[in-house]
Amino acid sequence: MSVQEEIETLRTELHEHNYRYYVLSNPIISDMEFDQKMKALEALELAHPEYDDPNSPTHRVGSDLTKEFVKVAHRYPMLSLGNTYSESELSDFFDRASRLLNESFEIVCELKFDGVSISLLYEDGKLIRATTRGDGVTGDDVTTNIKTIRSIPLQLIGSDYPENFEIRGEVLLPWKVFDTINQEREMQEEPLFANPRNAASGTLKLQNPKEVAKRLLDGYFYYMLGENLPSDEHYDNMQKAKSWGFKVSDAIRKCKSLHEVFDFIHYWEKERNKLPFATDGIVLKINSLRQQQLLGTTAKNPRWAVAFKYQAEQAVTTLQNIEFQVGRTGVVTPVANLEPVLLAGTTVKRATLHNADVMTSFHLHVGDQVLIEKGGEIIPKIVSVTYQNNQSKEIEFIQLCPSCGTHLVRVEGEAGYYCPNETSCAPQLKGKIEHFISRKAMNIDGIGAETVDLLFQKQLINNISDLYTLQPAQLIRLERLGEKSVQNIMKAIENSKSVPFERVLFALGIRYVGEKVAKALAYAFKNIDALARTTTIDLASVDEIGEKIAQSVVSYFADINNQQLVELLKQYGLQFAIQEQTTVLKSTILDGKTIVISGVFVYHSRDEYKSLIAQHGGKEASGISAKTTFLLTGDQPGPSKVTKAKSLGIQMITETNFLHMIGESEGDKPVQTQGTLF
Ligand SMILES: NC(=O)c1ccc[n+]([C@@H]2O[C@H](COP(=O)([O-])OP(=O)(O)OC[C@H]3O[C@@H](n4cnc5c(N)ncnc54)[C@H](O)[C@@H]3O)[C@@H](O)[C@H]2O)c1
Ligand SMILES: [Zn+2]
Repeated sequence: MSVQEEIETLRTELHEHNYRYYVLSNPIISDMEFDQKMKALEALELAHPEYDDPNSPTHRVGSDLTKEFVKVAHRYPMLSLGNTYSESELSDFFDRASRLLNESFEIVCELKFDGVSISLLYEDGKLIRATTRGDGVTGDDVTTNIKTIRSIPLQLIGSDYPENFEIRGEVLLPWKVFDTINQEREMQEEPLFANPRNAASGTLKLQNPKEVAKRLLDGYFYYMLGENLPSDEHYDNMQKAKSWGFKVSDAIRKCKSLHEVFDFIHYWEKERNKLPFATDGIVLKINSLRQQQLLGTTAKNPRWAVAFKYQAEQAVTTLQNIEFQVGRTGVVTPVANLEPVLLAGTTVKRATLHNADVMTSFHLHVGDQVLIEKGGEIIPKIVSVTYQNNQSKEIEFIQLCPSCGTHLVRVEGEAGYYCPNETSCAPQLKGKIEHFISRKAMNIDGIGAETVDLLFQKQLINNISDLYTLQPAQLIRLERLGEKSVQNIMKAIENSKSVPFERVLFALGIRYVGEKVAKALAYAFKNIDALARTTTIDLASVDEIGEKIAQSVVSYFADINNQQLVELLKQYGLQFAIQEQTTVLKSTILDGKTIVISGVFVYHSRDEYKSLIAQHGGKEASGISAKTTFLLTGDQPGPSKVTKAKSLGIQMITETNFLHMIGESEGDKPVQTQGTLF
């Protein structure tokens, strides 16, 4: 390949990766690989200025512009940051600054938050616009979405803020929320987000602000711009911003020497693993704004700042064996069991191998030494084999289902193998039951994965329809279940008979029919008989339904076992047709009461609380007034609502107390902590 071809190839690749990363929020290579390619291109362009091109990815900020939003020009260009993984390059940065400034200077060290950059404009203390970085010159106007983020002030506190200024920061998705979203996506067989940054950027570009609000984004701020800023020092401006109500991290330090800078870097290399959100390095900024001006910028980066990025943490350990897990739709996933090793603050015992192709590409043997990495992703993965144990035979991907022995099959064009024995393969049956009873499906609370396992072992349930023949007397005999929980289970099963058709359809667990698809199908076909009779052609004419889904629906209903299952469920009284919006009254406990909801909830979603209020005879209202009976508060309730409630002497009730009041249970706690997957 000639040098020119090499340059062109790298440019094309980098453009493509930028697009996948910023627009699709779905990168296929690691950041480190991306940065290496970028450095390689920079080196080639430097050595061969004759092939320079102003459109090269080395000269431009990667663009996140999409066609769905209004475009807004930035007042000041929004640049990227030069980055390095090496401490000696930081010394170079320091030396260059001393040479160019030729006077003393301070460096402010901050965390490099791994989210999406955002620019906010404030006028007279009010948020007037929020814009993404876009291509650095223009960005997407995402004001409505940003306004759903509770920690971003819509009105500033105090009075010493400039009339007009811009503040920049990072929109983040906390690890906890990231885990929950991915667990939900996994259940619905939607592609998982690789890391919180991709999830945050995907969220910010959603068209429905209500959906954005549900994702519980957060925001940290790290730079102020404008004509009349309070101070010439970046550090002081950030402290001011904090006093006006912005979230500014306490992990910020003024340094006079490189020594202090390295201290900060080394300290946070370990400590950052304890933070509730992702970070990928440290940012160094010259403190004085006057000195920043003197140093200026390139087309892509300021010369007064640089990012030091931490290497993804890696470790070497021994492969003990490979386990093959069967999911509820029969898909088989190879998982590596490893000798436990400490990595990025947690003990790692397992790593995913995704599918047969990925697994066989490593040619693994029991006793191999493998290099594992935990980068932006929380699920560790195998990077390479560092020592091959040839004493042992290469581990092959299985041909028979590890649970039921059926021959596995592979769908044309897909990487995964699956067990076709839907009707009697235990992990599939159990998985289907767990899916059926889950919160977003039939919401049969009181039964968790362990109880399903127990019921299954005792042969009380073998498939989902058996749930409806369970008798309290059978349950009470099981160890671990008290009278109260048996009652709750029976009540939840009974209540599930009024769950609307679209959720029943989702609950059936038809391959590729997630929550959204189920809704689209329910509204298009109105009832299960019409859906069961339909053809792939009719199905494909429905919005959001592609050929793959259509095929899957048709083959589901062609199966006699599924036909019988649906018939049975119909007899038990489940909803198999769209209903006009009517509420089934469960009690009149809340009769005559007007309730306002505020905050973030743990046990049920806001929408579920709204329907619970209606089901118990109450009325939900959006604003507090003298008519309000009480305020149902979750975590971080809106401050204005709280103040108003207090001033009117209106009682505030927590979600647990509320659930007790109406006699509903708390169900499975949906929010789980980091690291529960592996
Ligand atoms: N894997 C891929 O395919 C792929 C593709 C494109 C880009 N990338 C990654 O993204 C990087 C480029 O992205 P980028 O231009 O957003 O740069 P960046 O993320 O490396 O650094 C710049 C950004 O850092 C953020 N930031 C966080 N904390 C900050 C702080 N305290 N002060 C100032 N800024 C702070 C800002 O949003 C700023 O825009 C690449 O280096 C690469 O690692 C990866
Ligand atoms: Zn099987």
